[in-house]
Amino acid sequence: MSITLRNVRKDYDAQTDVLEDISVKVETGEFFVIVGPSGCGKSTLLRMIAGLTPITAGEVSIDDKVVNDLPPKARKLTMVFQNYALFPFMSVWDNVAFGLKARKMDQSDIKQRVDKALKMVNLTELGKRKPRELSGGQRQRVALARAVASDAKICLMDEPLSNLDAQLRIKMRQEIYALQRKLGLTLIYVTHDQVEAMTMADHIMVLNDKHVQQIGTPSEIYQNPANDFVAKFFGTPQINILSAKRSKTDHHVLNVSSDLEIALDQEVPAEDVKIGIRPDDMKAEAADSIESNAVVKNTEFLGDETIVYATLNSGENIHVVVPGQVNYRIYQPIKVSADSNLMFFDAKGDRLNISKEAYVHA
Ligand SMILES: Nc1ncnc2c1ncn2[C@@H]1O[C@H](COP(=O)(O)OP(=O)(O)OP(=O)(O)O)[C@@H](O)[C@H]1O
Repeated sequence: MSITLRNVRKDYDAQTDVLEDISVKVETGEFFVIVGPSGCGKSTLLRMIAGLTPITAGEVSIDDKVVNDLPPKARKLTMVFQNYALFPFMSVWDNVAFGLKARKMDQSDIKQRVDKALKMVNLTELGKRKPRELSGGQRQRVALARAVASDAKICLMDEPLSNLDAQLRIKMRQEIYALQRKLGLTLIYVTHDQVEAMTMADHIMVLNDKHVQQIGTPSEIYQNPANDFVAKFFGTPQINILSAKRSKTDHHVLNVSSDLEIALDQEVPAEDVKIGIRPDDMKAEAADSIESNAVVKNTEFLGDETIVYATLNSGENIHVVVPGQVNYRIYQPIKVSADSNLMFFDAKGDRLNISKEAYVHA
């Protein structure tokens, strides 16, 4: 089942819009991830799709049928929340069966579905336990089993892994992904974790400042960010964004600082430009003070690579990922350079249409 939002808006009170003009189509069987910083309206959007929060304007459709006025139950979807929402005094089995009993489903049908769902999440042995007798990951799987048992074709998940430790998150991520594929669910998954978004999504929607910033596949979002916000949101360590000015004498040249100059074979379309360079697309090498254009501030050795934090002579901070281990001293002069994958943004942060082939050197 597909989900379509058309110009959806939400305000909780007359003065403040939380979301404006949200339009997107989530296709049947798609793993669709919504990401954005805290408070940008991710949960609000999910709750509007579920019917738990009314929309202020616009249209929500499921399989091309407008559902604005349908109550949550009639939308035939399931939700998995961050806090699992299990009933503490019920067994695992009864927790999974609860929604089906509420729908007055036939006893034997309920048994079959609950047993199958528990098997799918590897919890068959623990059906009699109470939620407090389970680990965090097991509780999370009960919540998942509930979604599986319901047989709904749409599942909405709101930060379902945020309470788990790093190792368990990775394992559960794989389990959710496998379940989604196996059941052909249309899954909308809210997270503020860029790694979760990158590893699981067919498509990602980036939300910020009330608006959709970009919708695309993980590689589109990473390689072709629509603006500097999206560029900064994905990638660790974060992309470098440097301010540059178009040369007054030659409109094909951008000056990042007196030492870093980029020549383009097309005219720079704006006077003030921001340049995005991912830290692993840069090079850093030791240099004497005449050749150098930066000094080292700090280094972090991560095992297979080192992050070099430096300050350009122009005063801007920059970080560069270099392979292996380097032993730079603090204040050591270095020469940093970049010759591939530069991204250009205007002063507002919107991507400028300058092709990757256009620049000659940096
Ligand atoms: N019931 C409500 N009444 C008034 N304002 C609300 C209500 N629920 C949420 N908000 C506000 O709407 C904005 C969006 O909240 P929402 O919970 O959707 O954000 P989020 O992106 O899910 O955040 P987080 O990642 O921190 O969970 C916030 O500024 C929040 O304070």
